[in-house]
Amino acid sequence: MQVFMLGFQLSGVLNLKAVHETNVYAVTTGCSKQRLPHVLTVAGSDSGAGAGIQADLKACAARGVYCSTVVTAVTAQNTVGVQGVNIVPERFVSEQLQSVLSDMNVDVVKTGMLPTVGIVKALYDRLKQYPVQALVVDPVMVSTSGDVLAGPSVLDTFRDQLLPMADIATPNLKEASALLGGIRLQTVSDMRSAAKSIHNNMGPRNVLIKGGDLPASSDAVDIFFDGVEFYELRSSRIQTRNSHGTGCTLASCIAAELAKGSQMLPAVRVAKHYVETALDYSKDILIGNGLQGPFDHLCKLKRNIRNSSKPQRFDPDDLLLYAVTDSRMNNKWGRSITDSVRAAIEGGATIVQLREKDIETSNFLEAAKKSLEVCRSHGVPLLINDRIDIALACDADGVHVGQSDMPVHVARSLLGPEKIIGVSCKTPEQAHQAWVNGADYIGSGGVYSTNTKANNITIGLDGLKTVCLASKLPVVAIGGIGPSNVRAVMELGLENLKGVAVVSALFDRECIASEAQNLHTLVSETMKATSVFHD
Ligand SMILES: Nc1ncnc2c1ncn2[C@@H]1O[C@H](COP(=O)(O)OP(=O)(O)OP(=O)(O)O)[C@@H](O)[C@H]1O
Ligand SMILES: Cc1ncc(CO)c(N)n1
Ligand SMILES: [Mg+2]
Repeated sequence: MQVFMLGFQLSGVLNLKAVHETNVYAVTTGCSKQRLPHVLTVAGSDSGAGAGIQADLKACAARGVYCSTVVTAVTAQNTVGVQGVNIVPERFVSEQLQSVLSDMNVDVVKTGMLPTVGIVKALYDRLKQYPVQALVVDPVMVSTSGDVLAGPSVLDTFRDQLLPMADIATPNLKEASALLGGIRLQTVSDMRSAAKSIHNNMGPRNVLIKGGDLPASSDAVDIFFDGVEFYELRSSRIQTRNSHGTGCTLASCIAAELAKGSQMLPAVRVAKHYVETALDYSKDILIGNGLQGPFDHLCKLKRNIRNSSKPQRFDPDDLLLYAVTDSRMNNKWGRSITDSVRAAIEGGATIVQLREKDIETSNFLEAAKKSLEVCRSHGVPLLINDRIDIALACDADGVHVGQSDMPVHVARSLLGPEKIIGVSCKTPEQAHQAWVNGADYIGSGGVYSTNTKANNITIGLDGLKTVCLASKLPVVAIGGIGPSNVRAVMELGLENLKGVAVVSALFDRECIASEAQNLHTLVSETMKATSVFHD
């Protein structure tokens, strides 16, 4: 489309602005260049990075859209409030706008904090000079902490110049009230009237009144009005203090969807759903001491949060009672993988490995995702046996590999430095190699003979002791271990022997949870007794 229009411009007007020159290059060289959808945000910087320019950048990145930034003000801000505001001179806002709009093929402009009349006018002039596909106006005036970000003096210019150009305006309750001369907005019905008045009197093509601050509302209700129909957009209200920057994020996400080619109502719906999801992901994160925390736009943090008392990186003490699943046993007892994992954890398993040899990949991935939810909610790490692809796909905490599986150093380069990698070792040489290659722990056995693994060589307690003494890594003992022999294993009293891994003793039993509870007690009591003995 762009290239076609360019052809028209070349032959017709020959009045090329710099904005088209990149395309001239693409056409004349025959290169096929790919463009990312592009949102330009014209907004203030929030030093706490929950709202403003920083929220816009993160929201666009999360939505797969390029975001350029024209800074209108720099605020000193945190989770308590706004401590200071330094306004960028309007000439310099205009210069930034010129730089970006003249060169960078902006699809959609989104505005946030526009603190002075001069800045609003500068923006208006540049948008006349460089029209874009869509303009999203978030009329930021007051932060949720109650601090003024743009005074009443800008209201007239907003109404007269910016809003008539806007494809959508997204005021929150206070801002809608200010635009309408201070009327009270307390109900959904008030929000409808406000949306209509703003639409009819100020000219934006669409209006979204955000109800994040609607008193006594169990849902988060927004009203969308396109000039004909009203739409009541509802989502669940997430119980969280981490909602600083929801407005900026919502508007940026709308802009991002429009830049990708979406119609307005679907763009708004997607944006609202995105905000709800991000709030839900971030409801328990703790950043700052104030009343309003930021949230995680990339929805990553929660997935990495384990039990807050444990470090995120591998903790060798997690090896204490290591549950390894087995589908044949689950089938025999008519249990799903997830139910078995839950029962093991409820009984006291401290780390879980999914070891599924006869399962289709798609089913394995589904089971892994579900098990991961259970593990995360209990702060227990989940590892995947052998299948690096499954571990990556579900973002498990790591993998356990055998001597003939993926080499440890390759697994490490695929999984990155944070994930846990364990490796099975029968000899001191293998233990040494595991350490050299960047493993986090080793599993050593079979200590006793076992039916779980065909043709497995048994190394006995002596073999285990030899490996432990040679290993620089923590060790978990495996192979035929259960309540009758677990004491003997832990009584070896070796410093780096951190626990036992069990399969049949948990999953080939009627009540997984009570077996786990019993084993947990036996291992920890034996460890305590032997360490007292050593002291
Ligand atoms: N606790 C919540 N749970 C779910 N959605 C919420 C919650 N709080 C706000 N929202 C939604 O977030 C969007 C932004 O609304 P809000 O009224 O908070 O804007 P705002 O006051 O401009 O935001 P801010 O000033 O914090 O950037 C709306 O879609 C609103 O419904
Ligand atoms: C810079 C800036 N823009 C917008 C808001 C509104 O949340 C804020 N708090 N700070
Ligand atoms: Mg709010």
